[in-house]
Amino acid sequence: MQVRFTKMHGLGNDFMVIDALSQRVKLTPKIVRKLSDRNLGIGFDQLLLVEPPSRPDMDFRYRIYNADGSEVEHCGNGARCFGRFVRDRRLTMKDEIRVETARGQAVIYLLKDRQVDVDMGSPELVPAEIPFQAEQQAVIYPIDVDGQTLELSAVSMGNPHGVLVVDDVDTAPVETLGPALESHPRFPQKANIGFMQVVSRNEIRLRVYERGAGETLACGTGACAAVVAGRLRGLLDEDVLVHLPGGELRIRWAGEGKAVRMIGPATTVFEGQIYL
Ligand SMILES: N[C@H](CCC[C@H](N)C(=O)O)C(=O)O
Repeated sequence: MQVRFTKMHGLGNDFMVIDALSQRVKLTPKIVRKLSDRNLGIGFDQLLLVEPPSRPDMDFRYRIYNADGSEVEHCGNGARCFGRFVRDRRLTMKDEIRVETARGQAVIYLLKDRQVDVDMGSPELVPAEIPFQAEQQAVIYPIDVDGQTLELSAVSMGNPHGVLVVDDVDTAPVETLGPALESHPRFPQKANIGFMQVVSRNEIRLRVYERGAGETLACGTGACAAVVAGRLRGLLDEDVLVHLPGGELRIRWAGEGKAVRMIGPATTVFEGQIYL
């Protein structure tokens, strides 16, 4: 099966984007893993599949697969690239695009300066809904890992996140604590792990060890989860500039029950085709 695709990235978090409206695509975890291989395949953090919506109030549905072949619920950088992809290829002429994901929806606004603004929905904090194992909901959960007890926040943006506050992201033990917490038994569906350094009440530095992909240059849902955790801890104000290794995102969250907004770039790198 020959498949046309577009390679894109959001601050270096890179994607293979496939239009499954005009071509039939049959993906298995094994095929996704082969395609994500940076030596033997195309290479990406996630694969995004553009499909017709299953609901009349939505413009599209998009499915997200991690490099390890797992299908996931949401992707923030992917949503921006998705919006740019469907607009630039004239699959829609709208600048406000409603897209259905595995766990909800997002509204994507294409801005005049080529930035993309996404309504990421409101965060989920109830442990059972994240999911995260805890006796009761809290802002900070003590968690034992690698022989130490850490203070973790747990947030879902449709996908599960754990967030730690660190003094310096450059020296944070992402390579060791990232995988240990990603697969911690208290996260029954695993989790994305954010390491957040608070620079001021309106600025953080962040590194994210992503579920199913490892550390990425940027993580959109991770930036949202970090700002939510920082606000709940009383460390951040509503409007936060998030510095990730791949660049900056602007995240705004007015508080519990409100949606998180994310603004950032979406870049097309090349078009290609491949035989699956
Ligand atoms: N690894 C994530 C999915 C991709 C999220 C990330 N690339 C973003 O921009 O939000 C997960 O397993 O939930």
